[in-house]
Amino acid sequence: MNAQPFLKMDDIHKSFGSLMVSNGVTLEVEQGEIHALLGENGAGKSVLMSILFGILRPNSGEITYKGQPLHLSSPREARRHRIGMVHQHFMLVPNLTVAENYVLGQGSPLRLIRDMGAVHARIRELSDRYGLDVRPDAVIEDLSVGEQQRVEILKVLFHGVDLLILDEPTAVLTPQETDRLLILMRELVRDGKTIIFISHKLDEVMRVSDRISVMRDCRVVHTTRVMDTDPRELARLMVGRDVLMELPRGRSKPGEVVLSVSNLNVQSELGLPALKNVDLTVRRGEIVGIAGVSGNGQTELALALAGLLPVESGRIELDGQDITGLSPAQINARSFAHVPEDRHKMGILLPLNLAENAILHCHDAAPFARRGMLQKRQIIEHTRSLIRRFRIKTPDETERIGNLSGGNQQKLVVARELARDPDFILVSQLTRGIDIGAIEFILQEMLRQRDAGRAILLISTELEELFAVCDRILVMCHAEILGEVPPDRSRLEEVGLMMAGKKPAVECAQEVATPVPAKSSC
Ligand SMILES: Nc1ncnc2c1ncn2[C@@H]1O[C@H](COP(=O)(O)OP(=O)(O)OP(=O)(O)O)[C@@H](O)[C@H]1O
Repeated sequence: MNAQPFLKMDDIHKSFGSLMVSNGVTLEVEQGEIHALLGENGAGKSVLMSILFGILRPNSGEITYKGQPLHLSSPREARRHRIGMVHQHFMLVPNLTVAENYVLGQGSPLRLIRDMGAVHARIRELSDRYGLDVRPDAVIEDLSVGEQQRVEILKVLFHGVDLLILDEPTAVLTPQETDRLLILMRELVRDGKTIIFISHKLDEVMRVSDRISVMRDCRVVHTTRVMDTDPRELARLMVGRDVLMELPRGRSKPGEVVLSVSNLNVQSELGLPALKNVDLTVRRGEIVGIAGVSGNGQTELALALAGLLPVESGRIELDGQDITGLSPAQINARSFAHVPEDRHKMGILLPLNLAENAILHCHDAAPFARRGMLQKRQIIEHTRSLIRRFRIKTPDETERIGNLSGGNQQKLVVARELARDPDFILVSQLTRGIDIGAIEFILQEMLRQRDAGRAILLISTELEELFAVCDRILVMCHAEILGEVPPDRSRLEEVGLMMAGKKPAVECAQEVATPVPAKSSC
């Protein structure tokens, strides 16, 4: 190792008003390593990386990069130093194409229009090389969350980097996509690049990293080589206690059908078939999982159930009543809770504070409103109880939710929806961005909700999450439900392969014999 590290962030302090969010952080990163940064939600990882990428300025502290002091006042300057960042929340302009996003702000529009052919060719070349499956002419808002994430990663590669910051890049990827990304990361390191990798997924961190730093309470508390540690120790360092790696759970006792979907056909916003003849039921007291590579109809399934996407044909029943074609407001008025896939688009209103977000669906009804007047005391008490119960890291309920860390925003959405005491809970990507201690708590909460008789449909690209709590797992592929698999870990690889559409025809036919009839094209 060199005497001088490639990057040194030394005694970095940063506060927002009286809230200290970086409390003397020191981080050293060597050239050509993958350095993982771990920590609980709100530990200060994104803030530290925002400082390194020139988005935030520290109150004090020094950064040395490639042997020189680094003073950044904007991301543009960071990019000039070949520092690139893929953010936790996408930074793409939704109504522009991939290529347009890549050249945005890169110089004279006329020259760019002339060079667009070369830009497209470069995007295709990088996409092919790394297997990212990104089309340069695709419009961002037409892409699934997983696809947008791949666009973000390719964007940084497109601009060229020496130091690449990946802030939870795998949060929206499937196991296969994650494997591909981890291989890509190793390839980039072989090309001489250095990577700082933020993730809550300890298995990935153990697989790909060279060294790991753990943040706690806004400072780095431990740095270790990967070979000198294990997931249990890392979890303890992060959370400050032992975390259950396997959740204890009893058998489900399914009751009557709460949600029934029959022969559902839905088109995507592009007018392509997004759901083909989907049949499923969710009973009281069970958790049904939907596994699938993102972009195979799961998003449309959730949107159609919530009334956010028109149904072409088929029927959706909730508690025995037809809710097909009802508006989102009408569905919301039923016993239907929804934790959406994209919390920023549908889960919360970023400029509003926690208390306002905590009553988004019920601000005009008792106990939060009476005779048209908001009941401030009830709203505050309710929000404070959600904050306490879900251990949401925030100064108080008056904080703007946009200022919370990603994981803490997600906790508020989950807390709010569960507090509605619904019959049916639709959850997409439940644990996205949530730290290992909070995942343990939230999954246990799902099991408690199940045991209290709720019917839960859990859509996830996280197989671990599905296997931890589901009673049945349906696998989606090409807009159809391919089959059903019990939550038996010995079937994990099989599900992964089905998700990737790699299921051999003969096995697929066997799967039809399992409880849910397959409608697969296999
Ligand atoms: N602009 C801001 N104004 C006020 N507080 C902020 C702002 N940005 C971040 N914070 C606070 O800084 C703290 C650290 O947030 P940060 O996003 O760095 O956490 P994190 O470790 O990345 O968490 P997560 O794993 O949930 O993404 C949090 O308490 C957050 O609420």
